[in-house]
Amino acid sequence: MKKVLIPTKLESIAANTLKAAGYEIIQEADTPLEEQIKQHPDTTALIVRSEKVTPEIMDALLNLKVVIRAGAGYDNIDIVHARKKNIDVMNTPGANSNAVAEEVIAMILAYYRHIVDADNTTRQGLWEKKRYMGSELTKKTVGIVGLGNIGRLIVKRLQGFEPTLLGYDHFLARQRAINIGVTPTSLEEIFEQADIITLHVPGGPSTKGMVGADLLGRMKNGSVLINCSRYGVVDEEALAALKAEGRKIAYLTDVHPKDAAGDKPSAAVADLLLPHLGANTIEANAKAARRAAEQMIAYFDEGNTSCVVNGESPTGLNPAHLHLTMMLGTFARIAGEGKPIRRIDCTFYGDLRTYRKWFTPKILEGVLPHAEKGLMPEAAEESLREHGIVFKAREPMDDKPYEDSITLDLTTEVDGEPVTTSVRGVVTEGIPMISRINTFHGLYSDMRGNTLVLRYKDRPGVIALIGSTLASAGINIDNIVAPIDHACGEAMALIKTNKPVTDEQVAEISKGIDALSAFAVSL
Ligand SMILES: NC(=O)C1=CN([C@@H]2O[C@H](COP(=O)(O)OP(=O)(O)OC[C@H]3O[C@@H](n4cnc5c(N)ncnc54)[C@H](O)[C@@H]3O)[C@@H](O)[C@H]2O)C=CC1
Ligand SMILES: O=C(O)C(=O)COP(=O)(O)O
Repeated sequence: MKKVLIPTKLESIAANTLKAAGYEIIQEADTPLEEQIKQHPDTTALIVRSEKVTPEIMDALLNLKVVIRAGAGYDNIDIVHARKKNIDVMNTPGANSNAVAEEVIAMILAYYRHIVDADNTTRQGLWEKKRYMGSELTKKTVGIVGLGNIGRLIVKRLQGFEPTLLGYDHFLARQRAINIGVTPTSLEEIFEQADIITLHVPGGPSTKGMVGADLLGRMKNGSVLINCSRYGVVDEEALAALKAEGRKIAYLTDVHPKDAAGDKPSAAVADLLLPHLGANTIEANAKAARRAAEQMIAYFDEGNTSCVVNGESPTGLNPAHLHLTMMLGTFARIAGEGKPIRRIDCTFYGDLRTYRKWFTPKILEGVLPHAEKGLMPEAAEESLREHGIVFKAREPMDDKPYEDSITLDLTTEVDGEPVTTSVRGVVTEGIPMISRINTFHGLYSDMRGNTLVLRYKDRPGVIALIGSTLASAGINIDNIVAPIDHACGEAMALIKTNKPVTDEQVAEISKGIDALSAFAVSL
């Protein structure tokens, strides 16, 4: 019998559903998880809310197969360690979104109408009507940062207030944002224009300090910032400094470094401070509990992993496209001659746009071969940032007939000037192909194996020269494509060879044909 530990306050439907399905359930909300695992080292599965699931806990539970976060954010679970131990981690997406969306509206109205203070002073026998002049939410400009389950519901729930809605989500295509009902807007513009800004991005390294001095400094006097996402997304020290200068920014927050009684670091800077109440409704608790139980049964009975958040890639994404991305990154890095990389812009066309975040670890692997491998998307993004690389997943243009293809533009710095190498690739019959390098289209060359790449002024006899130099080095040519860019009169040859071409051989061939650029890649 599989033993499930539920060390949290979760509606009994989870325990009851699992018991009825033949699971052994231990539910105990008042004892720390660290203590409970000592009594139940044979635990197969955990269902948690915000309780921390550390590497030590996972290491102690030798039978642990799955951890389900009954909720949205899973930054309390070390998902990388879980993957190393082959433990799947799931959340219950959307189960508590409505509770948070309603909390946000409650916070805005409570702040605008001074509900908390007015209740307190009226109880004390005071009559502070003049002091509590309020504001109205109706027709305000609201900026929503993070348009996932919660952000989208906020759009719906706000409708009756006739707002102007601005939205930002760096993984969402422009058209999708418009369909959701917001005007896609840059973060900077949101912070400059909105009366109310509400944050709904995940926590963790990729969003730490995301709302810092620069964005905060752009906020209008009298505007409101709401943080129901995670502690750390807002740089509260920067906010405190602005407030100390007399800037009128209201800060309403629900999130803290630790979910426990005691001093709160945000107390001095916050105008409304709640004890992580976002998901705390009877309805959300029941929904998350039921989902957690159903997902666990589907996981063990049917192998359903659709809600796993620490898998190598989501179901539906062809691993060949991940491999292609790594190859494009490698190719562009070598074409960029190993110069310091400053930025990478990618476009994922066709169905690939849905999975765009999952390509980030592969881009990292291609452009920085010595960086840590096997990172989750958010951590890979953070790693690129730490290496001083600006990474952007661009908006695909729907009118381009590129089907499921990937464009990667890698910008290096050469003598202080930006130089961009642009490559595009596709997967055909399972084979990763490079289809374009800069202005040379129609390449369709298999990226696997050894490729010699040469750019030169187009003229007769060049391929023969290359062939004879390779032959004298004992290297056989397996395949050649050599399209011409008629606009500049240059040709680019991609020559597949049976052996890697050494740097010396590349230099010799380059000199022999007076190449404009030359490099060799082995993948
Ligand atoms: N206060 C509370 O009680 C609760 C807080 N939360 C927090 O809210 C977060 C969001 O929850 P959901 O909407 O359910 O998650 P979700 O995963 O559906 O949506 C998150 C959205 O943020 C976007 N995003 C990620 N990084 C971004 C970045 N750097 N810039 C812009 N957009 C970015 C994603 O593309 C995604 O669309 C959770 O991760 C959790 O931390 C969630 C539930 C309750
Ligand atoms: O679902 C989330 O991300 C939350 O923050 C809710 O946390 P909780 O389940 O109330 O501890």
